[in-house]
Parts: sequence; structure tokens; C-alpha cells
Amino acid sequence: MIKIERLSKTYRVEGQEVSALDDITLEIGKGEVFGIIGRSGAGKSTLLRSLNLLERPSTGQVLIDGEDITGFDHNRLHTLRQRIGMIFQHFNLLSAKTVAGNIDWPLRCTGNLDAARRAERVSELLALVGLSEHANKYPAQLSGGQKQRVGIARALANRPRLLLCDEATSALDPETTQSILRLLLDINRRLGLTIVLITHEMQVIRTLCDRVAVIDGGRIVESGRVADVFLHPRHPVTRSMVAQGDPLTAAMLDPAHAFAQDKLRGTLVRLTYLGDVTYQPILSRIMAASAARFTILQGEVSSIKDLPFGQLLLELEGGNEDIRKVFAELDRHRIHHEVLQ
Ligand SMILES: Nc1ncnc2c1ncn2[C@@H]1O[C@H](COP(=O)(O)OP(=O)(O)OP(=O)(O)O)[C@@H](O)[C@H]1O
Repeated sequence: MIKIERLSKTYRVEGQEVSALDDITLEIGKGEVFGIIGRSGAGKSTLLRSLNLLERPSTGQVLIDGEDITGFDHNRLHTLRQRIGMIFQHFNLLSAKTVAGNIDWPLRCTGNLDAARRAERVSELLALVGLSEHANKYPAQLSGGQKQRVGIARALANRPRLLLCDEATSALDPETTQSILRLLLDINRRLGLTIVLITHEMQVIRTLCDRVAVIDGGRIVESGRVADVFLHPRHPVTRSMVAQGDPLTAAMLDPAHAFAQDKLRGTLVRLTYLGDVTYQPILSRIMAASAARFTILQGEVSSIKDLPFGQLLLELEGGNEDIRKVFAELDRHRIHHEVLQ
């Protein structure tokens, strides 16, 4: 659905060129939830805003459904933007309008529906985001989570194909964040809407996204399926973003910081596994059939979006041949293993 090809953006600040994006190439599929994560100043907003040309790329192309939108004239861009919804960190609601008035606003601007049809659509959207009881309140009378629900309803008013989320939960507490992420996931599934979001929190990526790109210094340093990037981060920036939100995974990625090395006698191994295997007693079967012994030093069973996963840090003791056989069995059951020391 979206193809970004060799996109770069340079700003001119006081006669100096500042590179915000450098040669970005990316593809996002229809119906996918795609996350862009990075530290402050990495280029996330510039990249997101390039998708509806709120920022014009200096070079490169942005193709939506095969059409290069960087060449669109004013009219085509106007029509395109009606099909791309956007939500913001600070909600950007109209304070003088009620909840219903805010949601009605983009419908009025498009001018495709009469008053009765608009009112029908507004009440549909209020129900979708769980705000039917609050239609006549003003933004100042709402909590942050409710304000963001209005932002989402407003963004969906013209039935967009694509929803851009600019740090949509950064101003919310953890519980409200979860409820907004659940709402976005529900909308993605029910409406088949493609969602592109930017965040600096790996937890948001882990809850909502199918794939992720990690951006640093205006370049994509790592990308892939969320489970792969989260469990096997390769770039230092990715590792540090994983560590910030998940100290347990951080410790398992770098056990030198987590364990008294002098107590280890055997081989330190990290296992990771995804899907149904998480709930099967494979490890106990493998070990029962082996002369090797193991001690669990650390472990977690959780999920990435709907995908269950496990990760274990084990100390394996036994002869080389016993351990080799254990590894062969782990391979046979698609349990990933890496010897840490
Ligand atoms: N309008 C602008 N004029 C000049 N430089 C800009 C402009 N917008 C962004 N930049 C610069 O481009 C780089 C990327 O900025 P961007 O806002 O895209 O990063 P970000 O990852 O979204 O950061 P944050 O998480 O802090 O919002 C930064 O160095 C920033 O200073």
C-alpha cells in the first residue's frame, strides 16, 4: 500500500543544512500496523509527516497504492489527505466545539453528507470509540484518554484507508495507554485500516504492531517482524530501546550485568521460542531424554501482540556430546538457542 523509496529530507537552518531523513526505503502492507521507533530527534515525525506530505521530501518518492504522491497538485493532495486520518500526542481538538462538533468538523469540511447523514455518522463514531454519553461535553471536561478517543473518532470520520499516529499515547498514563492501544487494534481489525505509528516506547510497538523500523540519525538501522526485532535486537539503539521498557529482556540479552559470573559452572544459553510451542512441555521432554542437566537462571512467558513467546536463560551442564544432542533437539522443535558464554 505504501512504498517509500530513497526518501531524504534536509532542512536549512541559519544557512546550514540539517539532515532529518537520509535515504529511507520502506514498504508497508495494506491492513498492517507498522511502527517506527527511535530516540528524540531521530527523524520519526518527519518520516510520518512525509506520508501525507505535511513535510515535503527533499528527494525520493512516496507511493500510495502505486501513485507517487510527491507529484500531486493541490487538489489531488487535498483529496488524498481526506483519505488519510491523523492523531496527535496533544490531541489537537477544537476547544470551542463539543465532542460531537469536533467529530463533525472533518465531515463538514468534506461536504459530502447532509446534516442528517453527518449526525448519523457522528453517532456511529461516538459508539465506536465508546463516547456516546459524552457527545455534548467540551474537550476541557474530558480526561486525556477521552480526548484521544475524540481524536481517533475525528480521524476516522471520512473513512480513511490509512491512519497516522504521532506519539498518540505519550501524554497518557500506562492504563489509559493500554485502553487506547486496544481501541486502535480493534479498529485495525474491524475496519482493515492500515496504521502507521511513531513512538519512542517499545511497549507500544509490542502491543500493537506487526512490523517495526528502528530509526536513528535519519536512517533505518533495523527493521522486521516485531517478535524478531524485540527478541533479537542487533543494533545498539534497538537494544537500548528494548532495555528501557523491559529490564528482564535486557538482562537476558546481556547477562554479564545480571549474574554472578563466578557461580557459573556450565554453558550459559538463552532460549527463545514463539507460538504454540510456548505451551508445550518440550524442554522437559528433551532434558528427560538427555544426560545433560539444566538450571533456569531467568525466564519469561508473555506475548507480542497475540503471539505467545518464551525466553529462558539456562545454565547447561554435561558432556559436549550431551549438550550437542540437546541443541539438535531444540533445533528440531524450532526453539532458538544462543550460547552466551
Ligand atoms: N522544521 C524544522 N526545521 C529544522 N530542523 C528540523 C525541523 N523539523 C525537524 N528538524 C530536525 O530534524 C531532525 C529530526 O526531527 P524529528 O522531529 O523528525 O525527530 P523525532 O524523532 O520526531 O523527534 P521527537 O521524538 O523529539 O519528536 C532533528 O534534528 C530536528 O532538529
